[in-house]
Amino acid sequence: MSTNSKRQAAYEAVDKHLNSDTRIIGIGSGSTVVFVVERIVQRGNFKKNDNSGEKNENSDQKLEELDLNQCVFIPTSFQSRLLIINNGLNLGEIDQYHEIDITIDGADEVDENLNAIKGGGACHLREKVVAEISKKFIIVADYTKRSTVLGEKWIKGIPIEVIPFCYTLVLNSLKLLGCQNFNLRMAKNKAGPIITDNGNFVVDAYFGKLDGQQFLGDDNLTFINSPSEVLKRIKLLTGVVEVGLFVGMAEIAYFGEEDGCSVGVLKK
Ligand SMILES: O=C[C@H](O)[C@H](O)[C@H](O)COP(=O)(O)O
Repeated sequence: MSTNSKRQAAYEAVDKHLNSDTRIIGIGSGSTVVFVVERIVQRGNFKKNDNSGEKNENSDQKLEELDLNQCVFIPTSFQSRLLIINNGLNLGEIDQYHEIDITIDGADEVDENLNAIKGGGACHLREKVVAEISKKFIIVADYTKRSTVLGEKWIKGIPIEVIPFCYTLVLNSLKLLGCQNFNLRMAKNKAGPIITDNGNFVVDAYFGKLDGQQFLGDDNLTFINSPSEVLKRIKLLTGVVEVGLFVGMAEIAYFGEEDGCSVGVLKK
């Protein structure tokens, strides 16, 4: 994983999809999205110093200037809210808009059908709300996130946001679904579980590779472990608020390659 790979993917997405007509922009969460905002500011009509020290591959291209005073940026987390504010961009709130022009976000793993696992940073609830009302939902990531089937690379488990007092119920229900490997996500530098921006807990549940094979539950009932089926099963559990499986939502993904210069594209 490299910073340059993330930066290249982010720059490519901004350069390909943001133009002078783009107005309402969703800003995802995580380390890759930092470069999305960096590029937006570079292309904007108010200039901040670019401290990246990196030469951008696209810097010679003639790109339309973005009129940032006319744009509103919708955050998907406290982190992305700060990113928007600290870069002097106009902050909007999710509930002010019923439609967003475009959202660019990171991912923890993306399969060949553009399904994604998200929530490594516990932001997947707001990320999903913003993605769902976006006309275009675009993923940016480095090459390590690209896989054939979900669960091949991200083996920490599918992030599940749960209501705090329901977490033991959810853990038991996951066991009944046949999941053998699940954990309440614990905080670092704080005793106890992590608390999401929405005041909830996160459980990470690994269902193996989501390759469409039969999955046997503890109750001897089987189901097909495709991303959509696993999403439905988990979402139906009492106490679950949102699942970090984004099925059929992204229309294109940019992956910064290992060389730190080239960018792979996956689209529908
Ligand atoms: O909850 C966090 C988000 O889903 C992130 O977009 C995801 O974890 C990817 O983050 P990063 O760009 O740091 O790999």
